[in-house]
Amino acid sequence: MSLIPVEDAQSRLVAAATPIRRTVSVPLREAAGRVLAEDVVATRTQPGFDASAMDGYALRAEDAAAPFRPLAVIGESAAGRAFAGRIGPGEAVRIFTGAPLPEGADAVLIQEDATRIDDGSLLPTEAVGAGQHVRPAGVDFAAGQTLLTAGTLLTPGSVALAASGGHPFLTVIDRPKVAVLATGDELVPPGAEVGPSQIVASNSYGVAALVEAAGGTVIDCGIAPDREDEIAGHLDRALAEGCDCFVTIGGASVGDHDLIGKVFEKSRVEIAFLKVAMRPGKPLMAGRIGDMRLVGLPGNPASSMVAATLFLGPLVRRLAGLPDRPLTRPAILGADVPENGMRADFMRSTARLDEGGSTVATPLSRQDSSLLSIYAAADVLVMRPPHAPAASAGCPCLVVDLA
Ligand SMILES: Nc1nc2c(c(=O)[nH]1)N[C@H]1C(S)=C(S)[C@@H](COP(=O)(O)OP(=O)(O)OC[C@H]3O[C@@H](n4cnc5c(N)ncnc54)[C@H](O)[C@@H]3O)O[C@H]1N2
Ligand code: MOO
Repeated sequence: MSLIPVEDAQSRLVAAATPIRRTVSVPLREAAGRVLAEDVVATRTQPGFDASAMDGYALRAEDAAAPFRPLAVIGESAAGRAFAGRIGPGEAVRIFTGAPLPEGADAVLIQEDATRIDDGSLLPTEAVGAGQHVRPAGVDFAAGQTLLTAGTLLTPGSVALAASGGHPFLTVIDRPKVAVLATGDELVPPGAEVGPSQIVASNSYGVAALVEAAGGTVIDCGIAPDREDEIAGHLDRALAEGCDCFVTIGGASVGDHDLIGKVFEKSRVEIAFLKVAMRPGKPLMAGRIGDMRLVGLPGNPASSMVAATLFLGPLVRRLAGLPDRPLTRPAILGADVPENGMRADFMRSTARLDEGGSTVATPLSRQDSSLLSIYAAADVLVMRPPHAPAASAGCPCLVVDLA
């Protein structure tokens, strides 16, 4: 299978993915940012009573019309403590915001529009219309009404609405389970003693953080040596444990010890693609076994992170039921760039805002895919399409956000 364009690879892996079917009930405090799996129907009416919208006096609107006459103040209605009686002609009840409107009243006169007389009675100084400053029962929503539909991304506002509708828990789409396996005889965990010709396995930490930011749960499979049986064993376990995605790092290229392609082949993975026309990240593989997606990321640190940003993050968002995000946004080049070759180039770049609010993206001077210090210093990737001509500072470009 040959090198395929980034867009084709994305449609084979990401656009084809649908949300996982597992659901989970979470307390409201953990619900923001999750995706609803079921409609939320109000168990109560809000407000459950006609309520005052202002501090003032509940009365019959016809009693606060010119010529103004004093009214007897017969009690008080506060939020949480309703006035028990009924208002008759010539009467008013002191009322506060959120308090139930007493029976017989049809309006609230704000306190700024009335004066209290020495004997305790009330003299309106402005007229009020029927219904004014009253929030009728059910004006927000009524019991039985669908407040939120399945598939909704729960924002802080929608969590508050669910709470108001009487729901302490919400059923949401479960987090996709993503197994992450680093491969390579040379790898040791961070903090361990690093022997001659060994290096620290760093990529899995970056990839795991990216998966979690995209709404997934990471199952850290650690480090496997360059042995087909070991890698296949991890793959089989991921399948048996019902993982939604199995991600390998390294061993994706063509060297004698690059075994991921062989393991995929022997495990009868339905291959989506094996190489993508991009730099960095060309040796990127993807496929599926049943419902489990497989992503073979390249081993070079910047390559694995760029490939994960462009493919794994969007895939996990899809599996989690989260809305797609546009991958690129417009920016302005902060430096000249040369003409590009046949692979889309994703240049590690810093970004700043100019006076007009546009993003100015400046490629870092070193772009080697082994350089984590450069990757970590980058804010965005400047995306250069295949065969793009040379472009000068100030020209429009597209960038991919890294945060
Ligand atoms: N003859 C060819 N050689 C290579 C090609 C090619 O097309 N023909 N492609 C190159 C490109 S591009 C890349 S990218 C790399 C990717 O190769 P692999 O995915 O097989 O990665 P490895 O060989 O296993 O490792 C590459 C490099 O990255 C280090 N590494 C691996 N895993 C980790 C990790 N978890 N954390 C940190 N660093 C890691 C590894 O030690 C190597 O230095 O292949 C080129 N070769
Ligand atoms: O594509 Mo590799 O990722 O160029 O180093």
